[in-house]
Amino acid sequence: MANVVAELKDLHTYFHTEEGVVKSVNGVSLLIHEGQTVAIVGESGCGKSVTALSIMGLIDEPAGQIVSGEILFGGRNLVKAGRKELERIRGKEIAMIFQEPMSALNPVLSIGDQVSEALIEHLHLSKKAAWQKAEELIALVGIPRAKEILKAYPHELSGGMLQRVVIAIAVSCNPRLLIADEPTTALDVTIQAQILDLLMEMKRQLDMSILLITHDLGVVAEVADYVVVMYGGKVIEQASVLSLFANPQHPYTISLLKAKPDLGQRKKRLYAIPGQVPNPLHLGKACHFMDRCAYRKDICREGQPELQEIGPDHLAACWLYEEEKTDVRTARSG
Ligand SMILES: Nc1ncnc2c1ncn2[C@@H]1O[C@H](COP(=O)(O)OP(=O)(O)OP(=O)(O)O)[C@@H](O)[C@H]1O
Repeated sequence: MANVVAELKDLHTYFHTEEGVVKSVNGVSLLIHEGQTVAIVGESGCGKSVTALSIMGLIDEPAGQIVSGEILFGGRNLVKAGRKELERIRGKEIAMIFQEPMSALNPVLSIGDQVSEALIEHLHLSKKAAWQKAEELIALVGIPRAKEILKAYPHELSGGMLQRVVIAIAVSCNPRLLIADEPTTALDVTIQAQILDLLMEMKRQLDMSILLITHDLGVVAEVADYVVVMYGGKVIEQASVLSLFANPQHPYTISLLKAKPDLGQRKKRLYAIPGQVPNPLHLGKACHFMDRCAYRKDICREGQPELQEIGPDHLAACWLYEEEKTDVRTARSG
């Protein structure tokens, strides 16, 4: 097994609001290995982005806070790192790309100035050397006429081109981990596949790991090695992409897969998971998926089931499997 690049251990990130405490990330543990693409999936509001922002040290303080847990990266616990150290790591060792390329770019700075910025700051290149490197990077991400593009401003480029620029900036310092939060969602469908291909090509060429955040299981099937399914701020299932798609275990994952549109298959109506994601302001004692679950039983009211191994490197947190464990124990003692 390849080396671990990043590890989250029981991460809790909360926001203190006037309405109360929003438990956005409520005990997330995960591993990202070298060269691996790990996808975090789940519906809107289940804590995917807040997990990513926690790793980047970009949680809005003081309202938002990592209240407990560890983020281990390069031998350090980033939860304990100071602002200066996080600034050094961000953009250099860990880079992030967002859904909206326009919001990641400064409208009044040229593309060249923006691509060279991290090179000057983190690699201490001169402005001239940074512009030269920026030209190479623009060509690397597949934008023709790189020299001209460096002089252009964001409003002169299409969404797909802008996302390529953002990727060029993200990979400019050769990060070990690239976090991509819904990197294709805001783009035209015809461009989405190209941007995903580019990300995978960059990963291969630059030997990075990728943490991909998406609600699109089609994207996951295409690019991920390992999948982490989140629900209500927790990981409810995790497995290799093959195992997860072939053998989903948690009722929520099964519903997500059922709700996935299949290309080429004409369904009259797409299946939608009934009910709504739990409100992280009011997370009760019962399993957070209980109200929407076709398999619910009385025991689901009793609390949150723990993640447990249900196959080789395949974990799920569901009372269905906790009960099996109990049955085995009862059988043994009897
Ligand atoms: N700054 C904030 N203040 C208060 N609550 C927040 C804040 N940021 C996120 N939340 C809440 O935390 C929960 C998780 O949000 P998060 O953005 O991580 O979800 P997500 O799974 O990434 O969904 P999406 O795909 O819509 O971004 C949501 O209920 C959200 O409203």
